[in-house]
Amino acid sequence: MVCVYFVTIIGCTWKPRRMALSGVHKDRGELRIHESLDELGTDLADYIAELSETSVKERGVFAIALSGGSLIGLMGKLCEAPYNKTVDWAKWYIFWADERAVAKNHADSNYKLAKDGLLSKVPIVPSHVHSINDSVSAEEAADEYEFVIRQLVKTRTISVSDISDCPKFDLILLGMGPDGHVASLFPNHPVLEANDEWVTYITDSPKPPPERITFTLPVINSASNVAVVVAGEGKAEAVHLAIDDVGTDCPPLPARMVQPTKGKLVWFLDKPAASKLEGSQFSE
Ligand SMILES: O=C(O)[C@H](O)[C@@H](O)[C@H](O)[C@H](O)COP(=O)(O)O
Repeated sequence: MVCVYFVTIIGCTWKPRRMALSGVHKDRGELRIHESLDELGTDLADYIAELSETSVKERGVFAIALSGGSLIGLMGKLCEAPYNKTVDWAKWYIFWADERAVAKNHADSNYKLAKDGLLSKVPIVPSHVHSINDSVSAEEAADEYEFVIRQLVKTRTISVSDISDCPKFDLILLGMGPDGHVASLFPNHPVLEANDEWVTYITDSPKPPPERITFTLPVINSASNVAVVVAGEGKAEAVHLAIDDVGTDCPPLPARMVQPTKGKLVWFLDKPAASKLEGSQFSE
């Protein structure tokens, strides 16, 4: 069946990109809306592979931060041909934008999710995988994690922002919850105002488990590239509130506060997640 799309998003210019709709939304980055999760996964794998290649060419390494949730499954194509052979995995340094303060072998661990779904399937150098210390409190784990990142900034394994003293990750990958949270930055939570630390912690996450560590907004917004990967109708309202011009009556969702200062923001959406974007109508 031939699918026909009619899309008019105020402030956006749309151009076809493979089977996807792609456009740039004023101030809110590039939108890539995919017809299926399979296409989204292919585009995401292409995007990550391209950024890895550029970064390895320019800096000799690729410093990438992951999140938890459905993101890891959506990155699955990286474990398959051609990416499993063409990506320079030995140059990857892996971090987590957020992690749950649980044991590494716990079902809730973002490290375990990424290890099982991605890291164990490609030739990553084990010493390049920087997971949190799971044998201390969330507060101590956040401090230690920031210390590790500071050492790697000193050696420029992670680049540094020229406008803040923050680390400049080559890529930070985020999911988004139906409440608009990204990493472990939840709506109306004081953690949104954390400006002094690079990594902080919470003990009252509304999404279990309660204890987590998270990159702060200044770190996310200092990255060279940030991708927010969102699928499913249950996220459509949050996508609308995070991207469309919705006024300033309510405090912005955490996802709306993702605004890389000099870096590039890309939204990877499926059609159901994009269904409430203003002015967009899809018909088949
Ligand atoms: O540790 C976490 O809980 C995640 O990092 C979190 O930020 C996740 O990315 C979103 O909740 C979206 O998760 P889903 O894609 O599974 O809905």
